[in-house]
Amino acid sequence: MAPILEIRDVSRRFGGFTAVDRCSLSVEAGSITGLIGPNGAGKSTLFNMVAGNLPPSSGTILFEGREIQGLRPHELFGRGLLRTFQIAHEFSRLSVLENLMMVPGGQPGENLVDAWFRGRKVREFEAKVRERAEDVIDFLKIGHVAREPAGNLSGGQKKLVELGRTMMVDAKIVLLDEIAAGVNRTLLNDIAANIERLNAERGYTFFVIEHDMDLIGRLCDPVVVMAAGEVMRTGSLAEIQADAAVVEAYFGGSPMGHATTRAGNSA
Ligand SMILES: Nc1ncnc2c1ncn2[C@@H]1O[C@H](COP(=O)(O)OP(=O)(O)OP(=O)(O)O)[C@@H](O)[C@H]1O
Repeated sequence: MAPILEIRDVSRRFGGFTAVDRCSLSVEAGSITGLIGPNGAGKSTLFNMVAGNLPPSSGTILFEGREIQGLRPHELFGRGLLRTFQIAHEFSRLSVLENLMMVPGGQPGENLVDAWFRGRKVREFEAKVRERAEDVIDFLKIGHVAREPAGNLSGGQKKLVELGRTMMVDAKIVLLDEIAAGVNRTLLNDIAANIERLNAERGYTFFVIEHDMDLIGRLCDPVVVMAAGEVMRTGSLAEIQADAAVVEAYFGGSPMGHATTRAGNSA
């Protein structure tokens, strides 16, 4: 497998503090790669740089072999590199279906001239977007909430909709940042099953920050461990759990096998 994403020697400084320190890692196409590490390890900062929310201080980020560091999120979005994003407050009154339909950029209807003079094109485009949103709803099996205002959904259902939004464009790699946080076990199972299906059936690659070791164990191989801004180890979860240095850095020496929920917070 070729790497779809390559992070080479990437650093990010905030004033005199180095949050990410010459990190290098690869995410293989077709993998579900996990990123774990104690609080403050630099995981979110690294994600922010990959997703275009924060420019690196130095280093190179390659997506499908092309440099992307410094590109804006919408430019990456267009290439199929997406990060799930929360449903904006102003969209909470819109239904789940409408929220999905808001995703694709550059809709003809956004432009008034288009809307007035090319009404047919707009209607055709909207019909296609609606069809796709309905497919997404079917795939995720969330038909029972399709007409509910998004603001009425539970935290876990919102995460499913956020995942669904990545399906409105043809995502190649999706960055997931702590999807398990605050989600009940039943819905978490649904979310995990959908991630597995998107990976197996639609070829999505996932890069996942997660504190929930059960979820990491179920989904991720390989797992990258970060500590103090650096990549410390990459391997299967079993290999990582057997690594005394990782256990010490991450868990302060306590056994890792039983770390089921938000282990990083207790580090
Ligand atoms: N904008 C910023 N300005 C200054 N320091 C920052 C900024 N963003 C992050 N940091 C610092 O960088 C370090 C890494 O933070 P980051 O959020 O990337 O860690 P993390 O591994 O994602 O932690 P967590 O698991 O708690 O989310 C922390 O010490 C944090 O305080």
